[in-house]
Amino acid sequence: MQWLLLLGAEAQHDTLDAALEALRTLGEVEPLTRERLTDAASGAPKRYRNRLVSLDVPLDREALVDACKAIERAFGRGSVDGVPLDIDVLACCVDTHWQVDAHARAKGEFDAPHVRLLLADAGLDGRFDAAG
Ligand SMILES: Nc1ncnc2c1ncn2[C@@H]1O[C@H](COP(=O)(O)OP(=O)(O)OP(=O)(O)O)[C@@H](O)[C@H]1O
Ligand SMILES: Nc1nc2c(c(=O)[nH]1)N=C(CO)CN2
Repeated sequence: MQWLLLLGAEAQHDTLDAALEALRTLGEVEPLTRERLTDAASGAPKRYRNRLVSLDVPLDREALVDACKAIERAFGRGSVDGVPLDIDVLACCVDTHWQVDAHARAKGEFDAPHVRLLLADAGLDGRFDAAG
């Protein structure tokens, strides 16, 4: 199963390269964008590092989300200040089509400026099925 993941970290945490290596322990990782510095979606005066990757892994959604949460914790999420690493599942690939993840849609991830910027970077704008 192929998944589209958004990696994020508050800008003071330079973790995304190491996070990519951690994801490689789960399956085949392909970076879809370089790392971008983006303004906080909330409008707060802070910046994030963001990057899109695809991950090919024999895990269902629940197991993948659990594995991502475990990696976030290993990078200090919940035990250090701020957001050292956030991994969000944006979509999965079904029959060569990207299908938006229901949780990501409900959170409005696809409307966030940093996500739109990265999707454009990856050439994925408008490449999603409405279902999901
Ligand atoms: N597609 C998904 N991506 C991430 N978490 C998901 C997803 N679907 C379900 N979940 C579950 O929902 C919970 C809350 O997800 P959410 O993305 O809001 O948390 P978060 O990563 O702490 O927030 P944020 O991404 O805003 O920092 C997660 O801990 C996870 O168990
Ligand atoms: N630009 C940007 N803003 C955010 C991000 C993010 O990854 N990038 N993640 C958030 C929740 O973790 C909240 N706001």
